[in-house]
Amino acid sequence: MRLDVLTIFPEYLAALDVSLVGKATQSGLLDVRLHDLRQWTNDRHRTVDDTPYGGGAGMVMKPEPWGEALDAVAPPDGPSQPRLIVPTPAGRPFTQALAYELAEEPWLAFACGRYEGIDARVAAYAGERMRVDEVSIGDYVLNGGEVAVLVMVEAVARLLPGVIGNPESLAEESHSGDGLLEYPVYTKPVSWRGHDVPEILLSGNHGKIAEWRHQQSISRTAERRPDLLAAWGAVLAEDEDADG
Ligand SMILES: COc1cc(COC(=O)c2cn[nH]c2)cc(-c2cccnc2)c1
Repeated sequence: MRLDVLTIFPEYLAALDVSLVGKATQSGLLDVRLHDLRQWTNDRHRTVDDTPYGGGAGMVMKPEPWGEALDAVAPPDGPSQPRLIVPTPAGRPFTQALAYELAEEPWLAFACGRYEGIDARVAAYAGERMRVDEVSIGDYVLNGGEVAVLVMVEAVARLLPGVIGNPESLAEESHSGDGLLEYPVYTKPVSWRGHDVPEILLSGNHGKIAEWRHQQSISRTAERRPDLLAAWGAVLAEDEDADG
């Protein structure tokens, strides 16, 4: 997979060279290219922002540098186009399902917005030749899209075959298995500062352990994410109807 990141703070993305993503890059599974948007400015101050039409606080990222950057990174007459991801509070939710979908893409490009955002015509222009997704990693406001890109790239890269050591561990994760939150995990020592590992996990009875873990997932989900449980309940009801 080729990954391009367009940003005015390329150094923010240095973290991509560490750990999982770093290994994937070294092994050739990932081809990560960072681009400083200011490379495509033409004035002495390398300006990337200006005041918003219609008034309002803050500044907006100018369209011209973005248009030239996109044309340089993904030439309009090129053999293929990337899928462009724009992290923004106004985006569709980034979910494990979307991470799996993005992991199938041969080429992703991420546009890191700063200030109050990017002139809306940039997404419209890019949309003339590539798929554009405005995506939110959560309901809060960051100063820029860079950390959101780090989140999304890690979530996607670890799904690529060969990137994560133990593929089985992917199946049991929260948000990727049965739609419930993951159960609590324990390791040695069996007793630690007055806290003991639940007996059932020491029993060797794998059926009962699986049942206990499932119950833990359900109670955790009910307590922390009732929204997921509602969705899960609906799926269960559907299955029961289907089973008659
Ligand atoms: C592209 O347009 C953007 C991008 C970002 C950075 O991303 C996030 O904050 C984010 C991504 N998932 N969840 C939050 C922030 C703003 C922004 C800033 C201040 C006021 N209003 C909007 C605009």
